[in-house]
Amino acid sequence: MTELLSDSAADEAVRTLSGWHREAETIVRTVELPSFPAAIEVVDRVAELAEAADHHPDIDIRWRTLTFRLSTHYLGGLTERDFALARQIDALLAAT
Ligand SMILES: C[C@H](O)[C@H](O)[C@H]1CNC2=NC(N)=NC(=O)C2=N1
Repeated sequence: MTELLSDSAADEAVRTLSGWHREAETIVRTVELPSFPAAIEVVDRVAELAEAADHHPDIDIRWRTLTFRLSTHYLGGLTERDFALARQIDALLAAT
C-alpha cells in the first residue's frame, strides 16, 4: 500500500535523484530542451511512463523549458510512487 514518506525520508530520497528539488509536499525538476518540438516529444514520452505507472506529474511547458512537479495527490504528499516516476523521468532525460 502506498504510504506518505516522512519528512526526512523524502529529503533523503530527493537527494538520490538528478536535478530535482523539494518544494513543500512536491518534488520539482526543470529541464531545457533544444527546441519546442523536442520538449513536446519528451512530454509525450513522459505521458506514456505516467500512464503505465498510473501516476502523473504536473507538467508546465514554456517554449523549450519543461517543469515536472510530482506529488501523490490522493494522499496529499510524497510517496515512493513519486520517486519511482521521477527516476524514470531522469532515465528518459539522460537518454535524450
Ligand atoms: C484512479 C487513479 O489511479 C488515480 O486517480 C491516480 C492517477 N494519477 C495520479 N497521479 C498522482 N500524481 N497522484 C495521484 O494520486 C494519482 N492517482
